[in-house]
Amino acid sequence: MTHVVIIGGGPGGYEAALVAARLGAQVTVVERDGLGGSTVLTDCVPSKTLIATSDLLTEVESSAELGVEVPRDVRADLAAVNDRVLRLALAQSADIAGRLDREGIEVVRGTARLRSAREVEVVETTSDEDASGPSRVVEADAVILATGAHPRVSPDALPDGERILTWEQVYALREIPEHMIVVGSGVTGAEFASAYNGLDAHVTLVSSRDRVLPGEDEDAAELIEDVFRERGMTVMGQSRMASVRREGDQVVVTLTDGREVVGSHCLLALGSIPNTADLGLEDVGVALDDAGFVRVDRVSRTSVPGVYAAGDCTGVLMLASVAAQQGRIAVAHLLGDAVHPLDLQKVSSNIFTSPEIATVGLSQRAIDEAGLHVDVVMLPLATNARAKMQGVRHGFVKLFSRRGMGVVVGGVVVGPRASELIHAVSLAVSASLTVDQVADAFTVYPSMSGSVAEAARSLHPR
Ligand SMILES: Cc1cc2nc3c(=O)[nH]c(=O)nc-3n(C[C@H](O)[C@H](O)[C@H](O)COP(=O)(O)OP(=O)(O)OC[C@H]3O[C@@H](n4cnc5c(N)ncnc54)[C@H](O)[C@@H]3O)c2cc1C
Ligand SMILES: NC(=O)c1ccc[n+]([C@@H]2O[C@H](COP(=O)([O-])OP(=O)(O)OC[C@H]3O[C@@H](n4cnc5c(N)ncnc54)[C@H](O)[C@@H]3O)[C@@H](O)[C@H]2O)c1
Repeated sequence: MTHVVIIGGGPGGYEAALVAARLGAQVTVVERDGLGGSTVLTDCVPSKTLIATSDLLTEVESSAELGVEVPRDVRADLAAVNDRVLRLALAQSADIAGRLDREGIEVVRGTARLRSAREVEVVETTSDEDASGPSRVVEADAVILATGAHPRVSPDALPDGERILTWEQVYALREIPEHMIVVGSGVTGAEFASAYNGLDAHVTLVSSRDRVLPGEDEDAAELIEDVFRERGMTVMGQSRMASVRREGDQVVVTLTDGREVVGSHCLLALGSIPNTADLGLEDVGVALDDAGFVRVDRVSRTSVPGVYAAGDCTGVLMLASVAAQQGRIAVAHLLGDAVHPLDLQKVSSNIFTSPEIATVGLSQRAIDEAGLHVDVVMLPLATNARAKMQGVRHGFVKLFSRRGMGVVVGGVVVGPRASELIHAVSLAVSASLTVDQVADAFTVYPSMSGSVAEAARSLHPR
């Protein structure tokens, strides 16, 4: 029986483990902190749970438009919110542990490193945090590295866990911050800025670029920046943080041009560093790129035969869904099952700001870079009957289709629950449907998804 040893119990690791067990392998997962990984314990699940409360408050705020009067001082109890966040994260982690257990997967709580391509050294975790536990070597026929990444900090902006925070530390807050300065306007920064704005904190978003969400669809990024400002957020473009320091109960963020921003708290959202140091990778010959990410091909192979890698430690589109897919592909490849190499042209993702920004398939930038001939339509949600009834003012549906054939190659939806609306576009991209096929499918009247069909109809090839 093939013994697969997986280092890391996030979606890259646990999804690989489940597939490997179902395919008949003996599986060991070594996890340092807890099953579910950062995804479940500190990143994706906690942030989306916090955002659920923020979204509710944002909706309540607009209730007057729908004829409902609510008291002015509706506020979240952040202690209760964060307790719920942590409770749900732990429950999700326990669910995953249960699934692995039912499949007969061995889980070892400890820190692993490679001794060779076929030997994994594990230092087991003990209840005494200061003492290292027993160490042993586990023999493997194949190893999957799924160690994830951790928040990037700067020596001039060191988190103190109280007022200068990484995204992993914010759930210790017991009261809504008076003035949260979010440094970094990538997806993480934008989501937390939106969340704390919704929770009624004053938020300053420090963005080193011209606009927020520099990697995303330009129209979507412009819209969200306008909404942020409209909701009272201070968005500082072209502003690079040089340092952050504590002054009593305040934090002072100094920008590279000497300006200072003073707030009550600062959240650092400066990107991630792969967890690839201290894994013994250099000794075994696993190639890393300049930023320390493991180099992999589309079937998750590293430069060393028998050693695979999945998820954030590879730096390939850092999403939980992609990590899981890379893990499944690695297992299929190493166990000789049918393999479909990773196809990033069909990935859908969502930015959980308010409104949400969901995308799938090719972006405008990818289309321009590839020089593809594509027709584009952008339909504001403001013209949608259901959106009007629900008081939705901001949002749009954008579709990209190949000129001539009309095949849908990508799309962007901005609006409430865009993460759900995008699925119709995702199906179209995945199955290479034409705009006519999308337009032919009935949508409920009135519904927001009517705008997806409407956008497809307007792209009918003539
Ligand atoms: C704030 C935030 C919000 C996000 N929200 C979303 C979202 O909504 N949707 C989405 O798709 N993606 C989201 N992401 C991205 C997503 O969290 C990552 O892509 C995902 O966590 C990657 O999974 P992974 O399995 O590679 O790593 P992880 O989930 O980080 O798991 C890796 C695990 O490996 C363990 N480990 C590391 N080294 C060792 C070792 N030597 N020995 C043993 N164990 C080890 C770690 O303890 C960790 O548990 C978000 C990211 C952030 C920062
Ligand atoms: N909803 C989701 O699916 C979700 C949520 C969060 C993160 N993620 C994923 O995680 C990955 C990382 O995203 P991220 O936003 O954490 O990192 P990122 O690297 O995309 O963004 C970090 C930003 O911080 C800026 N920055 C760095 N140093 C700075 C400084 N000194 N001053 C001001 N700005 C500075 C960078 O210019 C960059 O724009 C992405 O691939 C993203 O898709 C996904």
